[in-house]
Amino acid sequence: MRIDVQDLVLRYDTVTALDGLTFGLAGGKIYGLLGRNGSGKTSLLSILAAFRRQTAGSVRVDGRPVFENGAVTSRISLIRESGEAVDIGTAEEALSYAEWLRPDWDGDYARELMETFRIEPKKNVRSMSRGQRSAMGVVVGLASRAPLTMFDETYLGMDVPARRAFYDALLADYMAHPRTIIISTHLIEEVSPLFEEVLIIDRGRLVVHEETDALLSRGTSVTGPAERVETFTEGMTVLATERLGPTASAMVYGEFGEERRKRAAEAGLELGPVAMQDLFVHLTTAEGAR
Ligand SMILES: Nc1ncnc2c1ncn2[C@@H]1O[C@H](COP(=O)(O)OP(=O)(O)OP(=O)(O)O)[C@@H](O)[C@H]1O
Repeated sequence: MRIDVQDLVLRYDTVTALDGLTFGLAGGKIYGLLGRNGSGKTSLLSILAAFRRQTAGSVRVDGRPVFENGAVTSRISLIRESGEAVDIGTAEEALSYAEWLRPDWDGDYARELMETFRIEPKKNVRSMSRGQRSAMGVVVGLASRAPLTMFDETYLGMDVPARRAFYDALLADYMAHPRTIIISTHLIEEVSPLFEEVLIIDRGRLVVHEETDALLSRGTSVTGPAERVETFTEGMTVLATERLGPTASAMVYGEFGEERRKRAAEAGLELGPVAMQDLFVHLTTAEGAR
């Protein structure tokens, strides 16, 4: 599903959560939505899912407004943290409700996922642990096969094997049934291998909207003898430097063209990638934002 957001503003009384967001997503991809605490991720996803109405601006999914538009919202699924959206009776009952609500529901797949996440069908969702409730949210989110599926920090409380099972299932099901998926997360290093495009918002504004590879290409680590690293990186944007005895490693932000690469090789310096998490920190601190 295609998403077009134009000059989007959301105010809660005195707080401006979204401050003129504009972007377009072609759809049919897995998008990562990143931002610091309170940056507006949940607010944005809530508006996309029509849980909330914006203060100003427009949101269109496949060209149509979403708010109070049942034909569109039945095809949009937002799974919030701890899966509270499925907090209805037993696990089985929650699945029946989802089946009733979701035109693209796959019951066999839902049962398969319940086994993967070791969820007992007769267990009341309210009496589940936080991690089990999150996993329940994942089951409903995936088996809904909604053309626009959004997970808002859905992993809360899920242990490492459960989170891995979630990422594996998501990728496999997305390959088999391509759709538009948006994942909001703070576990950047863990989840970012899934992202094809990344959106970073900060204080309600869009800071980055790029393909993952393009974003990662803006960070380079430069490693070698400390003095040479210092000379080479002079005038560049250095995000951080680590020293280990006589060796230093500097994280540099910015394009690394042929010329720079050649100079680095001549100076005997080693170039490597920078983690998305480090780029994120840079882009969402006061210094980086400038
Ligand atoms: N119901 C509400 N009433 C008033 N202010 C709110 C409400 N919900 C969110 N806010 C405010 O809106 C801003 C954006 O919050 P939002 O939950 O969208 O951020 P977030 O990026 O999802 O944060 P986090 O990563 O901490 O979950 C924050 O300043 C928050 O305090």
